[in-house]
Amino acid sequence: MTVLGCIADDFTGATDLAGLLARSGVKVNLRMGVPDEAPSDTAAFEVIALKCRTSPVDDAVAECLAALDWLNAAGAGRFFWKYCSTFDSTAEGNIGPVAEALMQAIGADQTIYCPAFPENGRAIFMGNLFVGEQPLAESPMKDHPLTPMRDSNLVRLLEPQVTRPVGLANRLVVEKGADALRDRMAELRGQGVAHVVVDAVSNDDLYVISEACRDMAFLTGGSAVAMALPELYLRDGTLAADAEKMQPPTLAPASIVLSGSCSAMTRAQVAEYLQQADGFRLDPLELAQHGPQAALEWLEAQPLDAQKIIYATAEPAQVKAAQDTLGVAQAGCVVEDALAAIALRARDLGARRFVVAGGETSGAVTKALGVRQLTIGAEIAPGVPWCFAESDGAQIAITLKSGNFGAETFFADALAKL
Ligand SMILES: Nc1ncnc2c1ncn2[C@@H]1O[C@H](COP(=O)(O)OP(=O)(O)O)[C@@H](O)[C@H]1O
Ligand SMILES: O=C(O)[C@@H](O)C(=O)COP(=O)(O)O
Repeated sequence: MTVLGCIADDFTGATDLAGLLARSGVKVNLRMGVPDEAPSDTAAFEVIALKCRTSPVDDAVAECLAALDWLNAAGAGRFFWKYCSTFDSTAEGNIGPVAEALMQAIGADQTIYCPAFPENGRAIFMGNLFVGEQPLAESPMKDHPLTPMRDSNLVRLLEPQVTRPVGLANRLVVEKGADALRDRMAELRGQGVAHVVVDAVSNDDLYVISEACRDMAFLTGGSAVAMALPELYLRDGTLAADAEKMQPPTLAPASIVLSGSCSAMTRAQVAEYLQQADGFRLDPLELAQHGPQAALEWLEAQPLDAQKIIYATAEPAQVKAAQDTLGVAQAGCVVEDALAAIALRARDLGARRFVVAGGETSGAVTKALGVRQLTIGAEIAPGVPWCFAESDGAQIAITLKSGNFGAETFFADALAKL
């Protein structure tokens, strides 16, 4: 029976959440997109990965409601809406509108918003989100190609996205423990506040939040606020631990790194990996005119076992130049389509180990590979597990790295860990 049904707004976010839930040893199923079939062979934790972070609001809402229907059919009693630990969204959404639509469908009159992820340097204090020591709007997220974050205050960011009042449960409350937080939530509910941003700067804070909110029908946040839920459910007998440990499949060694993320961390990781691997840089303007042919030819000329990376990763000024010419959506699209086609060709050439950087990029690559379900394996860096899947009859390993996660040596670290 499914205890918690989760919906993630992008694919890296979904593996991040599934990986943190799986740390507890419970079984987590990760489905890519809403399954066509009725639920079967379900786990206590079911995660549905969507690619709706930057979709038009109505499309995102419709997709998330379809995911909710599937999770309801799986018997889920509680639900979790996973978005980015840097609250990636636009003034229109999609964090708020999806949350409100899910609340209405579930019959929840209040929920929390907690994207904090202390292990990756995301902390919330007095409603303001920090990335390391920088406020969100001063961090590299201000230059994100699709969702530039220009305000650090989560209450202010959320308000235009929702119709009902937004409030704050601050760190001074969280520090006092679960009862104090429950009291604050009740006080805010009395004032008609449906959306409560909750401060957290450490895993201890997140534990308090999980304890206070564990019985709420609907929670929202980054992966880390859900991390303690399995332990809490195991402790009170809501679910039993899974004895079976997943055995990773034996895979051919050929690998490829594909990067469409332009985050500061990915830029450093690409530069680092280029010191040991051969690389091909994708240029969106070139792709818009001639398609991915040149990259495919380059790939075909590489020895199968060579370390290689194909990347569109670029500095903010280069990204802006491409967007000024092609438009933001089209620049993103040509790169995603190219990396999807390259992934497919790499698989057909024999690659079985895929390292993919970027959330939107991961959605495009995974869809192209026809991957419908992922099994969670070892964690490479906090929030980035290896996953195993079937792609057109072949067993593959794939890791979907969030733009900002992992150490500078992430790509080599990942391949060394298999
Ligand atoms: N050089 C570039 N110019 C413009 N857009 C780019 C470039 N490289 C990648 N992109 C696009 O930027 C977006 C990056 O988003 P994503 O893959 O989610 O990375 P992240 O995880 O860092 O947010 C994708 O749509 C990608 O296609
Ligand atoms: O919560 C997070 O930061 C990640 O799980 C995530 O969603 C990252 O998204 P991308 O940076 O777009 O990969």
